[in-house]
Amino acid sequence: MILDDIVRRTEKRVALLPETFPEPPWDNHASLIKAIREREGKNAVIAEIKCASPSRGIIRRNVDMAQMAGVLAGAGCVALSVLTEPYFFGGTGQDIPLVKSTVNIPVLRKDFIIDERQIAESRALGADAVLLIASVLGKRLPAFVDMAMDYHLEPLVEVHNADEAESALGTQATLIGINNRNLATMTIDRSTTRILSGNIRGKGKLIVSESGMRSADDVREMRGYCDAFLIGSSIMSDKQPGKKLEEFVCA
Ligand SMILES: O=C(O)c1ccccc1NCC(=O)[C@H](O)[C@H](O)COP(=O)(O)O
Repeated sequence: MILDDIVRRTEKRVALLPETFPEPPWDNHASLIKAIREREGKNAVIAEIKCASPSRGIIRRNVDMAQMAGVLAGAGCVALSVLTEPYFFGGTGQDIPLVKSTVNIPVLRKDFIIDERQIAESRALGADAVLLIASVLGKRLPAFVDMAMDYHLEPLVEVHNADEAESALGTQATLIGINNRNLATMTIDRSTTRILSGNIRGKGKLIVSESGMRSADDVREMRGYCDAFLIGSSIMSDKQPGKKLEEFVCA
């Protein structure tokens, strides 16, 4: 299964991490929670800078991260998601400080976090938020949520089924991402957000619908079930990523 391969690769990366990290070189934390809550009139879109993926292979070649970050921020996303996984998604941790120094909207570090040191590393790189995947962390999820918050990082807890949603609700995380992509089969089903959001709504959480938004119609169809969208492939594969993002933001 691809997720197992990704986790195995991640374990090798983590083994090379140092035990401690310095504080980030700046103090310009931006809150993803606040950015979503304060979005008015337009759709809250977290635009993902995603150069490659297991399901699509290469999505966009020769991406200038700083330039892309500027284009997407200018097109009105509430935040940027930066995929830092190197082997399957073509990212690197160093993309975080690069993007963070270009824009003043929140930056989410999107990776496969399995070890406390990756949280400390995320903070040192200057991320504002981190993705924590419920199916990857299992019983360790609440501890990782607390750890992220101790490092002043906002955790976005990703779920794909009712049990994972229940676990996420039992943590301190405010942001719950419902992934429409089944990470075991890579299939996308947007009804995942529709089905799971019912049990999450009204409990003080913000719901982010992740994956599989292709058009303004998709966003219009789904926005009653979530507070924000995480969109990568369809923005990054478009000839004009800024224009494509505007379609989602203004849908
Ligand atoms: O995108 C993949 O192929 C993938 C494969 C295995 C694990 C995770 C994967 N994607 C991570 C994501 O959650 C998406 O990058 C994100 O939600 C954006 O999705 P999309 O708009 O469909 O690119």
